[in-house]
Amino acid sequence: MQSEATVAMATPIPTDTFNLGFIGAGKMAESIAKGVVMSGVLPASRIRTAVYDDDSRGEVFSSFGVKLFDTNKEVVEDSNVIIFSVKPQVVKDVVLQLKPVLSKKKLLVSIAAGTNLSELQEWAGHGRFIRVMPNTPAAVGEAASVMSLGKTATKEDGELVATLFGAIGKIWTADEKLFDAITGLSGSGPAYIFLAIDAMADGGVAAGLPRDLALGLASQTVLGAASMAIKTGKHPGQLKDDVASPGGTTIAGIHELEKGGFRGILMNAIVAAAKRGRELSQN
Ligand SMILES: NC(=O)C1=CN([C@@H]2O[C@H](COP(=O)(O)OP(=O)(O)OC[C@H]3O[C@@H](n4cnc5c(N)ncnc54)[C@H](O)[C@@H]3O)[C@@H](O)[C@H]2O)C=CC1
Ligand SMILES: O=C(O)[C@@H]1CCC=N1
Repeated sequence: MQSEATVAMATPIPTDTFNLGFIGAGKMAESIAKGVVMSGVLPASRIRTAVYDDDSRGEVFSSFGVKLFDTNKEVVEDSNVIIFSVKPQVVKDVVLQLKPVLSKKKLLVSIAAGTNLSELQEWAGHGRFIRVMPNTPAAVGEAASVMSLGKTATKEDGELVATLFGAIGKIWTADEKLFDAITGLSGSGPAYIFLAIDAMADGGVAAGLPRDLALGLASQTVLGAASMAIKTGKHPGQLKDDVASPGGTTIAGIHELEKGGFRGILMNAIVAAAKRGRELSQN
């Protein structure tokens, strides 16, 4: 069966004529901005944002060279691509307030969960909009992002966004109807894995390991397992079988996980997060 998502193509960015603006200087904007700068695809001097209600956010961005403006309007006016990175509950007001300066010359991007392209396009007054669902591992160049193009976003616009988000991890294109499920899986997913790392480290401590060693082993084990799943292309069930010796330690651990409903719990978490995304889009 053909996948509904495809890995997107990237294109070089003309850095001397290009500025990237963030509306909403929060955690996700910080992860993307840091990842973009670290990748070398765009220098920090080409990134702009404005601080809304918390000066410490400005310090975070200026500490790595991002240019700070006093208002969102100035950010838009000085940027070619604008990423709306405010919470879903405020994105409508923010886009509507900026509508007079959101000309079709600006490529608009939204990363807000549960906010549909049809609404974003209506609020902005044009369809040169791209919806992206990234995740916080962007900050270390390991994001999983998905994009969907708005009505009048061009192939070149898609390639530009693929370059930006491809520089901070992997990016796929997918039909917008998949976005709530994507949000539940990869958007929210890092939090589930951080819980797992924390819990695995606790288990190590409970079994007698010092905390630092337990946390290091738990984190590296998750990284190594993810890397194996990607690089070998083997089914995770096969990789699991390769770890579990007959009558050994692993199968004893897996037995406990299965008794606790580990897989069902993870599936439920993703379905619940996807449902919440759908609810947000209906508000
Ligand atoms: N945190 C995550 O892992 C991910 C978040 N997202 C999406 O990214 C968006 C931002 O999320 P976070 O960065 O986690 O939230 P956040 O709360 O850290 O950032 C939002 C920022 O927007 C600022 N803000 C509020 N009203 C504003 C206004 N009128 N003008 C300018 N700035 C304003 C706030 O002061 C805050 O700094 C949300 O829509 C979320 O759905 C998407 C993928 C992953
Ligand atoms: O929790 C949230 O609503 C956002 C969207 C995906 C990750 N964080």
